[in-house]
Amino acid sequence: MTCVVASLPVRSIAELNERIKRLRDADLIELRLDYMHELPPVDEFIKKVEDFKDKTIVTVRDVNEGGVNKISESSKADFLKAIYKEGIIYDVEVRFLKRNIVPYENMIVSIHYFDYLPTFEEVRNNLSSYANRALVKVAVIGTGKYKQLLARVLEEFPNSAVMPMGVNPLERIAFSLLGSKLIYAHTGEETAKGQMYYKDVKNILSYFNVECEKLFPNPRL
Ligand SMILES: O=C1C[C@@](O)(C(=O)O)C[C@@H](O)[C@@H]1O
Repeated sequence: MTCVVASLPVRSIAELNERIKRLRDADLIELRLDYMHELPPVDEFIKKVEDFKDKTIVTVRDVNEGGVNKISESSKADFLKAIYKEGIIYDVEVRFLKRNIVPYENMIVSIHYFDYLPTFEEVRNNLSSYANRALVKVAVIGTGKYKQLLARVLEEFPNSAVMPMGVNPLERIAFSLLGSKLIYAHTGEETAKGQMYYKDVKNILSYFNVECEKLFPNPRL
C-alpha cells in the first residue's frame, strides 16, 4: 500500500540529523538536495543520515523537472553512484538516465511534466524500460484529462507512484487509494504545488488502514 514521503528541502547539512529526527513519524523522508547550491561530500552526508538510511530517499531534482538549483550532472552522477553503494534509495529522472549511466535497480525512476499533459503512450514509452526493476513515478500538472492518465499509469505499472501537481491536495489521497505506492507531502514548506502536510496525510490514510510496505522487498542481487 502507500508510503507517506515527507519531502524535506535541504539547504545545508549542518542540522540535517536534527531535522530528520523531527520527522521520525513519516514513513519515508525525501531529502531534496537540489535546494543546496552544491552537493556535500558523500562521507559527510552519510554520517548525517547514517541512523535513518532505511527511510531516506535522496533526490537531486533536475532544474527542468522542478529542481531549485542547477547541480552539475557529473557531480550528481558521482553522488548517486556513491550513495548506491551505501544502500540508500534515490530518485533519478528518466531523462537523466538517458544521459548518464547510474544504477536504477531498486530505485525510484521518475518523470515530471510541468508544461503539458503527455499522452499515455509517451509516459509508457518513457517508463517501460525501468518498470520491472524500479519503482516508476509520474508527476503531472493538473490539466486536461490528468486523472484518467494517472489512473491508467497505475493500471499499467503495478509498482508505481503518481501525483497531480497544482490541484486540490486531497486528490493525492485518492490516488493512494487507487494504488499509488508513494504520496509526497510537505513538512512545512511545499516542494511542489498540491502537497498536504505529511502528518495530515498519515492521519487520513490511517482511517483507511493504509500501511506503508517495504519499497523493495527483494534485496539487490
Ligand atoms: O518528484 C517528486 C514529487 C513532487 O514533485 C510532488 O509533486 O510532490 C515533490 C518532489 O519533491 C518529489 O521529488
